[in-house]
Amino acid sequence: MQTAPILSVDQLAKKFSTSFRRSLWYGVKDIARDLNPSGLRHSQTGNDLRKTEFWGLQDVSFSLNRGESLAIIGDNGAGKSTLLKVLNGLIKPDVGQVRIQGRVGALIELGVGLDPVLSGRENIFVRAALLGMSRRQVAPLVDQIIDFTGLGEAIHMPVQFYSSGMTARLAYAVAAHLNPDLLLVDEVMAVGDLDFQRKCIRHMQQYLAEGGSIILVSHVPYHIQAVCGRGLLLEKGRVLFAGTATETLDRYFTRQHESVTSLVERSSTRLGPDRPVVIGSLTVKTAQGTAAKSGGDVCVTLTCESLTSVDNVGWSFFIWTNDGATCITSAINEVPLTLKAGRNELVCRLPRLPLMAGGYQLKAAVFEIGSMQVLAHLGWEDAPERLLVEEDQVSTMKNMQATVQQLITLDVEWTFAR
Ligand SMILES: Nc1ncnc2c1ncn2[C@@H]1O[C@H](COP(=O)(O)OP(=O)(O)OP(=O)(O)O)[C@@H](O)[C@H]1O
Repeated sequence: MQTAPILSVDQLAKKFSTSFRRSLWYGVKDIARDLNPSGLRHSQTGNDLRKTEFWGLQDVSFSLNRGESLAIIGDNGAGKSTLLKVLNGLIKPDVGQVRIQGRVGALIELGVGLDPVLSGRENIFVRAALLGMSRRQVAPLVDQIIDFTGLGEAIHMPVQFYSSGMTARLAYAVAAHLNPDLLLVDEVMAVGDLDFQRKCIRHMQQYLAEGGSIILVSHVPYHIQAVCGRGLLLEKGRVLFAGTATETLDRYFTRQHESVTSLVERSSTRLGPDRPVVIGSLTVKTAQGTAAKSGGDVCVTLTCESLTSVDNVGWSFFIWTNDGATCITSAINEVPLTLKAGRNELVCRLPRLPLMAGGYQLKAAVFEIGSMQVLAHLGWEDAPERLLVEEDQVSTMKNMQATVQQLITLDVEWTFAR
């Protein structure tokens, strides 16, 4: 039997004005129109833009079933927070409909929904009351919530004296533990320290496994990959792409990468006295040449051209997050190799690729051991290579732990130059 989705969003649109004064005036007119729709004959409908207005969201439709998780991805200003606020009923859409079956827990803007003069503990009861829960219903959950915050004695302090990380801890714990059917989480979670972020990720995974539903806004690929099955890419308020979380992240970063490559031309690949070694390619594939799978046995292969024979050569490669923000892992071969004049192939086998499915950036360097002088590099001043790791159902869950912790140690087997 097909159950109704927990959330369905139909052709949602929200407009904003760049002029504060006009937005107030439009607000008054909109209220008048809503009160008396037939009275204002010449008033515009919600579908039209008035002077200084623009679409913050436009034509957004999707649905979410119980137990599903959706990542909302996009550049700054794409409309992600606006969408969450509309879903949480904090702002009213101009067009379209939102239907939610059940209770919503939301962590949207830091401090929203918390009373600054009340203590953390008192806020738990207030929030529960606002969600329609009685004191008796909330009492058994309070210790659990306080324990999750990790705030200790600070739970008795007024929230106005909390740091942003402490506020995020309280807000998440409250939103997540008052039995929500749908959890909306904006990236305010990112202001918490790494330990807290990991705790939230583990909580979300468990909550999903128990049948909860999540919408997560984040710029952190690991958070998205660890939590979300599906993704929605927003651009200028519109849905540009919808697919699995991995496909959506890849689509997002491919677009960013394209714009970077169009700006930064690959450095000249011509060999010459000032460039005695040039890297041709850097790939991560199986021994059979097929795409890398999460947890699979793969080879990192670097090809390079050398003008002459060069002794005492080492090489290293680096795997970065798809946004180029964090180097996740690297490996360095310091056993001296000899490059022959012409084409060389350097291979490193990784018996178990400890990366979750998704996109990554690859960088490499070839250097002279001893002086550590870099002979050639790839991806530092020019565009990095891209690596797309495919999902492997069996190994994904095992790898998740490693990737949430961000820094990964590689098992490596270096192969000499061919
Ligand atoms: N109350 C408002 N009045 C006017 N414009 C607004 C208002 N709220 C949001 N906007 C505009 O709507 C657009 C979408 O904003 P939103 O905060 O939803 O983006 P976002 O995708 O969450 O961005 P970020 O990644 O920076 O958090 C932006 O152009 C923003 O300036």
